[in-house]
Formats: sequence, C-alpha cells, structure tokens
Amino acid sequence: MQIEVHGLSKRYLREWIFRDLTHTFQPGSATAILGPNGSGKSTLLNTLSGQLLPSQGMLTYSWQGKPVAVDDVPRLLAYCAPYLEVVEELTLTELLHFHTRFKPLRPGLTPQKLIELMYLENSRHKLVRDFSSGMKQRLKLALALYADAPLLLLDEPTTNLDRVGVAWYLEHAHATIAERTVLVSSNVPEEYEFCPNRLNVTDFGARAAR
Ligand SMILES: Nc1ncnc2c1ncn2[C@@H]1O[C@H](COP(=O)(O)OP(=O)(O)OP(=O)(O)O)[C@@H](O)[C@H]1O
Repeated sequence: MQIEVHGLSKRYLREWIFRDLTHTFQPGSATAILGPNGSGKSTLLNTLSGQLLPSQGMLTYSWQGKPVAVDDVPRLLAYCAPYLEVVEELTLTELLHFHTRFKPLRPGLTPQKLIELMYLENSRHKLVRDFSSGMKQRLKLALALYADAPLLLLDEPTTNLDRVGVAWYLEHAHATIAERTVLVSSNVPEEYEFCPNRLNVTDFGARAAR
C-alpha cells in the first residue's frame, strides 16, 4: 500500500506532537519510526493508519494503483502493538479461528500451520489469558506478520520477548515483509535492523522545534 503524507500534524489540546510531515511510504518499503519515549511514534503510527484524525495535513492511500478510502484501511492493515490486545477468554485454537474470520491469513496458511510456526503446539488448547507475556507477544506478532494485509505496523515488536523470541521475530519478519509497506516504531536497533528507511519523529516533532 502507498501512503502519501502532506503536512501531517497532530496535537493534543495545545500540545503539538509532530508537525508538517511530508513523506511517501512506498509499497515494498520498510521504515523505522524512531525517537525517544514520548516523542510521538505511536501517535504517528495511529495517525498514518487512519485510526487517529490528524489535526492538519492530508493522507492519501492507494493499493495496486487504486485509491483506498480511509475507512477501508483497517481491512488492509495488520497491526501489532502493546496497546492492542487479543481476546484472552479463548483457547489458542479458538482465537485463531475467530480472528482469521475477519483478518485472513496469507494464502495457503492455516491456523494449524500458524501454531506450528509459533512453536505453540503444546498450548493449542490453553486459554490465551494463561499464556506467558512472551507467548502472547509471539501470538500477536504472528497474527500481524502472517495476515494477508499489505500494510504492516509493528510498535515495539520485541516487547516481552527473550533472546530466542527476538530471533524468532526477526526470522519471521524477514519472511513476511516483501511487497508490503512496513512501519516499525522502536527504540531498539535490533528490532528494526531490516528497515532500510529511517524516520526520526524528533526531526518534525514540535518539541524539537521549541
Ligand atoms: N490521548 C492522548 N491525549 C493526550 N496526550 C496524548 C494522548 N496520547 C498520547 N499523548 C501524548 O503524546 C505524546 C506522544 O506519545 P506517544 O505514545 O505517541 O509517544 P511514543 O514515542 O510512542 O512513546 P514511547 O516510546 O514511550 O512508547 C506524549 O506526550 C503523550 O503523553
């Protein structure tokens, strides 16, 4: 998906979080959104994906050469973030069947195969609420990485992952990013090492200009 951004600005009450971002996110590109805590990375991701209204500026989406209305972006979006939860009252198998009804997996991939890719075979009948924090993060990442969606947003993707989990994330990120528009919000270099493009929020952050 292509996202064209012109003069994008966001403020909460009287506080400008970022101002005047003009940029084009191309299909097949991976971009790291960088900046210290509180600089506006998550706010930018949520604004770019149409989930937050910008205070100023314009966003234009297109996919496969056709314009996409902002209301249709969620259908084309896969998003993993600490503030987005999965339904925890279901077992892993139940959750995958439920979730993939409205967010299908890549062609040819089944919930059973996804469980194997996550190495969670022994937990297929366990309630998600009883997963460890690292298991939950692996599940949330897998649902985003393996969704059939051209726009992939990852906010702090290695949250709660141990060394093995980080290696798993990098392997599966490499396997799934081709041809997608990928944005990774992060402060941890290893989690965005595969992103050739870098955008530092403080370069257009309102606070940096004060
Ligand atoms: N709903 C809101 N209302 C008011 N201010 C908000 C709201 N959401 C975020 N902010 C403010 O916007 C600023 C940027 O927050 P944001 O979460 O985007 O930063 P971040 O770079 O993602 O931070 P972190 O690295 O800590 O996750 C912060 O000052 C935060 O308090």
